[in-house]
Amino acid sequence: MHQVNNFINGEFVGAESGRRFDKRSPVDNRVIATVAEAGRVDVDRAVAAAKAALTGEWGQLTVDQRVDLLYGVADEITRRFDDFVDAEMADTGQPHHVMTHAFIPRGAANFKVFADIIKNVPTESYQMATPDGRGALNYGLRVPKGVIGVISPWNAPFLLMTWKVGPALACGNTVVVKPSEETPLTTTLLGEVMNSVGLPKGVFNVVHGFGPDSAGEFLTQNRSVDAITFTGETRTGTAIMKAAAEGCRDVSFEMGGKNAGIVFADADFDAAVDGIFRSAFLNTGQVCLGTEKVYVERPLFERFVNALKQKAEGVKYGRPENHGSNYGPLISREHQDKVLSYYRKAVEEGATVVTGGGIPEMPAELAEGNWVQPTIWTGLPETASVVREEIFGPCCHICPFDNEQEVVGNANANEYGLSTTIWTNDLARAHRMAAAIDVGITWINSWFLRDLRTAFGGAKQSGIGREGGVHSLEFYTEMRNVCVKL
Ligand SMILES: NC(=O)c1ccc[n+]([C@@H]2O[C@H](COP(=O)([O-])OP(=O)(O)OC[C@H]3O[C@@H](n4cnc5c(N)ncnc54)[C@H](O)[C@@H]3O)[C@@H](O)[C@H]2O)c1
Ligand SMILES: N/C(=C/C=C/C=O)C(=O)O
Repeated sequence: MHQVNNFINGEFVGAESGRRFDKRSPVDNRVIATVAEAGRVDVDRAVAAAKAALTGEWGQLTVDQRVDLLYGVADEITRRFDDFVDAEMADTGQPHHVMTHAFIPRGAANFKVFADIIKNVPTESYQMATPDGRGALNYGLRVPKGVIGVISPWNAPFLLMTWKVGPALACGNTVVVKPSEETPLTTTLLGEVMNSVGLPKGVFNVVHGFGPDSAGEFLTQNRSVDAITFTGETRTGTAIMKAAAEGCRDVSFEMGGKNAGIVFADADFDAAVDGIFRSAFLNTGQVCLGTEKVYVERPLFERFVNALKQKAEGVKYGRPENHGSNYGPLISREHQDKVLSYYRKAVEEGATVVTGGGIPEMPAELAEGNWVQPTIWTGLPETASVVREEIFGPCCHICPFDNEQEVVGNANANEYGLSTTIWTNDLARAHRMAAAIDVGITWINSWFLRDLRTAFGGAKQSGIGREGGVHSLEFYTEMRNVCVKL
C-alpha cells in the first residue's frame, strides 16, 4: 500500500504518533494510500524548520538566486508533468484532459509568474523638501513576512496550493503547507521536486491531517506562523481567522461562492452554451468560480435550457486515465451525500428537473464511486436553497429574466461575491453589468480565463484580500520605509 508521509526539513517522515489515515479513490472508494496524520509535535517541528530556514542559506540568497531556484522548480514540475497528472487524477478522479489542460500546467506557471514579478517590480521612492533646503529621500524596502501557513482545499489541489507557495517563496518566505485530507498526493510530490532542485531544507514543508484538533488547527495555533493563507469554505475561514487573531496574524482568504451566469439574447448562442456548460460542470462542478445559478434573457430561455440539457446528457463518465471519459466523480462519499441532499431539496421546493437529479448507472467496477448526474433545474424562486446556497456540485438552476436591473439584483442577492460570467455582444452593457455586480472577478464572453498578473479574490463572504501579480506582494512581504536626510 502506497504510504504518504509528511515532508519536514527536507525529509519524508511519518507522524511521531504513528497515526495514519486512509486515502480513498473517488472513482471506486478503494483505499489507495495511507497518509501520516501530523500531530501537534510534528506541525511544531515543521514550523520550527521553516523559521530556522529564514536565517539560514535561504535567507542569504539574492533575489536572482531565489528566482533561479523557482524557475528550477517550475522546470522540474514540467519535466515530471505526467507524474503530477497521474497523482492528481488518483487524488481527485477528475479526467485526464482537466489535469493536462487546466490544473497541472498552472503549477509551473504559479512559480514562474511570481519569480518574474519579484525580479522586475520596483518599490517606491520619494524626494522631499526640508526646511534646511537639503531635502530627504524616502524609499520602500520589501522584506519577507516570515513563516507562511498555507491551508489548501481538495478541488484543484495542486493549482491552489502552488498559487500560494509560488508567491510566498518568491518573496523570500518559508512555508508549511497543510493540504486537504482528501488530496495529499501532489503536494507531497512537490517535496520531491524541492529536494531535486536543491531548495534549502525547511523552506517548503508539508504536514498532513484534518482541520479541527488536527494538523490544520495545530498550524494556525502555532504563534511562530507569521501569516496564514487559506482557500476553502467560508465557515472554515471563520475558524481560521479566530485562531489568527491570537498574535494578530495577517490572513489572505479565498472562500466560497454562489456565482451567476448571465446570458443575454444577443449573445453568441453556441459560445454561451459551451461557456455555461464548462462553468457549471467542469471538475464535476467542484470549482469555486463555477456557475450554479444561470439567468437567460426570456426570448432565449427555452432554446438555451434545451441546448444545455443536451450537453449535460452527453457527458462520458469513467476512470480519469480513460481518455474517452470527460466527467469524473465527486471527491468523497460525504460530498456526494451533500450534493444529493440538495438534489432532493430542489424537488421538495418544487423544481422542474430538466435533467439529472440522481446517481447514474455505472459499471460494477465503478459502482462504489462518488458519482452523481449533471443536473439542471428550472422553476424555483430566488429564495430556494439551491439558488442561494453553495452546493459545489454539477448542478445549476436556470431562470429567465427581462431586464438588466432584475438580473443584477438576482446576481447580487447572496452573501457571496466571488465571480460572474456574462454573455452578450453589447459591450457597453457588459461594462455596465461588470460595474454593477459585486464580485471579485467578472468574465465577459469567457470563463476561468486567468491572467495571473491580475487581482484575484472574493468580495463579501467569498474572501479577504487579493492575490495575483503585484497584489500578492502586499500579503507576502512587509513594506518598510527608509527616510534618509540628505
Ligand atoms: N475562492 C477560491 O479561490 C476558492 C478556490 C477553491 C475552493 N474554494 C472553496 O473551498 C471549498 C471546498 O474546499 P474544501 O471542502 O477543502 O474546504 P474546507 O474549508 O472544508 O477545507 C479547506 C482546508 O481547510 C482545512 N481546515 C478545515 N477546518 C480547519 C480548521 N478549523 N483549521 C485549519 N484548517 C482547517 C481542511 O483540512 C482543508 O485543508 C468550497 O467552499 C469552495 O468554494 C474557494
Ligand atoms: N485561485 C484560483 C482559483 C481557482 C479555483 C478553482 O476552483 C486561480 O485560478 O488562481
